[in-house]
Amino acid sequence: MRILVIAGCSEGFVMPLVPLSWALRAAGHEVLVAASENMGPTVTGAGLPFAPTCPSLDMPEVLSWDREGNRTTMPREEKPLLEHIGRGYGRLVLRMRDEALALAERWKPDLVLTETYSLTGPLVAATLGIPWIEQSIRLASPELIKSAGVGELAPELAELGLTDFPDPLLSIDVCPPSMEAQPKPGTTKMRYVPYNGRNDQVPSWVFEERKQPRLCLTFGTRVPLPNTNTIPGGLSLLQALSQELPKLGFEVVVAVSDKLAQTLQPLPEGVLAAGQFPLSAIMPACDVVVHHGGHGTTLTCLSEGVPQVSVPVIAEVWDSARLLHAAGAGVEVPWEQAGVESVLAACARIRDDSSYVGNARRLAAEMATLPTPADIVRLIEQA
Ligand SMILES: Cc1cn([C@H]2C[C@H](O)[C@@H](COP(=O)(O)OP(=O)(O)O)O2)c(=O)[nH]c1=O
Repeated sequence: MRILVIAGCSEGFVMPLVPLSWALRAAGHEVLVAASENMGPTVTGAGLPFAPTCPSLDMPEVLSWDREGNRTTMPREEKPLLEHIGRGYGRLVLRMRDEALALAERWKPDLVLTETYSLTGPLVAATLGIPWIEQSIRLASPELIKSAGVGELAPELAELGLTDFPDPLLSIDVCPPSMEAQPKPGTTKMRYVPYNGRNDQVPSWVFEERKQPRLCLTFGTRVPLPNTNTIPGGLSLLQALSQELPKLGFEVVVAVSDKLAQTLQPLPEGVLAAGQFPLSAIMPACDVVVHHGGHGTTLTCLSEGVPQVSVPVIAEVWDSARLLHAAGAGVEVPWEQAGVESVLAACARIRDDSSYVGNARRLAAEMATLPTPADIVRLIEQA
């Protein structure tokens, strides 16, 4: 089969699709990954072939303008905020649609693989009349986001004589069943195999016995960017935490882009290293993670059995952070309460209560029993 993987415009949307893409390739299928131009190095760095769907862009920019080119305002309440994000995912399709369709018409895929909110995938599949597969890349994917995205695309769907996208051939979900209040009907579970980017060399301290507990601090690939105008405070909180966390008695590793790591200098004694380290490579050498609630980060830490302090910056991940907190595998510090003191208190709670690590390890063991991407390939072949 020829499978066109259609992804979004930042690492968080692309990297979680890599393990299934590779499983499809390893089973002998042809895979081509299409995403915005800035994702080229991420895709090719994962050893997969890449084709651009649009020039480089980022989600905050897409979110900032409506279809008519008017500046949008970001709501504060959760429900309108989720709808605002969903409409942004709808408008992302308008940037990608033409090139993605032209590519698909030339490459002639048998199947489209995409993640829940990358709606360019189902639009291309519906236009060409081919099946598509949806892989969830989150613990929870609020339905409101998707329905708002579909609503934003009403004119494009109407051109196809549709009011909604055709159902996917397969809907893959990665949330451990015991974390869900209710099973999601019509979904197939898959083990979340983390892929966190290219790794030139695993640092030697990962293999050494640690002398004191170790904490990893990361805010993902987007939140600490100085130009991320929609997330005020992300960078300053990261800077303050990198100074203060060693005071809790942890050895600290700061996982941020190498460029950002330079701007965090001078780091206090007790910070072992700072730079871009693929999380799954360093998790075996960490006891707790403090992060921004990013879905890839959350699922990576869960799959490695490491308890987490989640400061969920973006409304899209609030539900995931609540699930984590409710499962006792982490502590949620809601964004509006986020500050050095609240995060330090959450870390101390995890340090002093062994139930967090017990629950995190139990969930990792549960995730390890779910069908692997290779098992899912067999299901796709039979569907
Ligand atoms: C900055 C950084 C990111 N990552 C990875 C972890 C996740 O797979 C991914 C971040 O995705 P995610 O957690 O979804 O957050 P965001 O979209 O806000 O970036 O990047 C590392 O592994 N190491 C790092 O040093």
